[in-house]
Amino acid sequence: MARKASIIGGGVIGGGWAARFLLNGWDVSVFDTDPEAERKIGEVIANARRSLPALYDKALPAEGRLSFHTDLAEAVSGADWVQESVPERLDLKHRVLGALCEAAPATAVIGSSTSGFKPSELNEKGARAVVAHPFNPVYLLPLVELVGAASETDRAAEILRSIGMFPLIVRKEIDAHIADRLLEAVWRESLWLVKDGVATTAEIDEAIRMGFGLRWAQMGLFETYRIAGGEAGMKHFMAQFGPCLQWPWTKLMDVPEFNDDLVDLIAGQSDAQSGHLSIRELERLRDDNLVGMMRALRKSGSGAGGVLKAHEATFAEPKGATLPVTVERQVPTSWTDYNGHMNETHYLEAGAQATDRFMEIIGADAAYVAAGRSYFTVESHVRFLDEVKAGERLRVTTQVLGGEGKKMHLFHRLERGDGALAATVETLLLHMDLTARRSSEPAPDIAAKLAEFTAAHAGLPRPEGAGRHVGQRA
Ligand SMILES: NC(=O)C1=CN([C@@H]2O[C@H](COP(=O)(O)OP(=O)(O)OC[C@H]3O[C@@H](n4cnc5c(N)ncnc54)[C@H](O)[C@@H]3O)[C@@H](O)[C@H]2O)C=CC1
Ligand SMILES: C[N+](C)(C)CC(=O)CC(=O)[O-]
Repeated sequence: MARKASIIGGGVIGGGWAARFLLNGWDVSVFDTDPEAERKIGEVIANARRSLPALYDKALPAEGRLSFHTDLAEAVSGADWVQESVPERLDLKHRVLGALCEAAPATAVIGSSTSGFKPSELNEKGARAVVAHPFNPVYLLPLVELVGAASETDRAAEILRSIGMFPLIVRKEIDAHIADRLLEAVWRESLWLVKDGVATTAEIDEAIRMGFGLRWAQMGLFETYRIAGGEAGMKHFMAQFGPCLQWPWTKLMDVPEFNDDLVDLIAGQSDAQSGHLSIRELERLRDDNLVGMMRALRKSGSGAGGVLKAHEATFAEPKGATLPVTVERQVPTSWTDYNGHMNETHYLEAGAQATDRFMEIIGADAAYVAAGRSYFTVESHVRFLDEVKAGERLRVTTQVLGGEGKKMHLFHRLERGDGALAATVETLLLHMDLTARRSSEPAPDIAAKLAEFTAAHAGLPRPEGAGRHVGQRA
């Protein structure tokens, strides 16, 4: 049975939590006092559906069920996790947390999305919440700062990992936890720069995104500065830049007066900078960029890329009735082109992923390759039979047409979620010795496993389209 998350307050952050749980197979119930909440959450979930699955090379679990409630007790009934995401006002948090702690099962984790309150403040009227502070968009960014009693945060951390998040346990409670203290420093300094007429909102954004913003996603602050110290590393970096702290470069000791003039100045410049796009369009642009960056990080396993790989490793392997299912995934937007469908290169990429998976199935896995043996593709034939759109499911089955000696002859069928055959990829591989860079016989256990498949598939009908050449009439 699916686990259940209750989202109390379904605005920017609550909507993101709803999407994160739902797309990871949890049932989600929402309680929000805003009559527009269902529509707004629907738009957030639509954005999540087009981006979150694109992070993975395997399909996420089937979505859970989403329900909306006007009664708080009904919403939290049977919940395993209750996440409070109402506006950042302590009196409101006390009232809502008090009510939901009374109504929720004693076994449920109670998380608060608060950006700045400490658990001791949240719980001073008898609630039992932990801080579970996420980052926008919650459905894509893995970080959740967890603050509270170790017995609760350990339990919460395990659940968050299971939905692809990265719990960072904040060991000592402090206003605004770790990340928001850093963000507030940058935010406060930026407000000064605009107020003093040094820079516009657009210029500050360029300063971030053309330079250090790119560095931070993959190495953070300290690792980046260690490299900036040259071969002598951090000690040299500190000796060189330590004295600047005394000059000082910053005005952080002070806060600009937060009045209507400042709000109008910042909001006016922000409208001039980005007002040509709606918030939903900006969200989609942000999400597509985040997906591209996070997929790039998967390759090295750096930062959020490592979290994706670890999460994907927990997904169940798909099974087929007669043929092995070698790929089951959703098509990322980045695989589509100017014609509004999956670009031809990615049909071959899906076929190559199927070959990699089949190699793993017969034992020619990462360890086998690291030990110096592998298969190389020597010929492929792709038939493009139907269009595939972004977000659609793609399922690849693999039939062995031959597997004697050094040769492995595979036939992949690429099927869309609706069962239509979108393509076939027929491919011939040769077993290789990676040291000699020459073809060689596979290890006996690999040969034996391949022979098993070859014998089992020999009894199946030869696939339609196998052995075709380019331009051949049907
Ligand atoms: N917006 C952001 O970038 C981030 C916000 N947070 C935190 O998340 C929490 C929520 O912030 P946002 O989602 O930005 O606010 P929001 O204003 O977008 O959403 C708040 C939602 O709570 C609902 N609400 C108000 N009173 C309620 C009640 N008594 N019961 C149920 N629902 C109620 C509102 O109708 C609204 O839909 C805050 O604690 C904030 O500090 C955390 C991380 C990032
Ligand atoms: C501005 N903010 C304090 C609400 C930001 C956060 O809490 C985290 C985020 O997503 O940047």
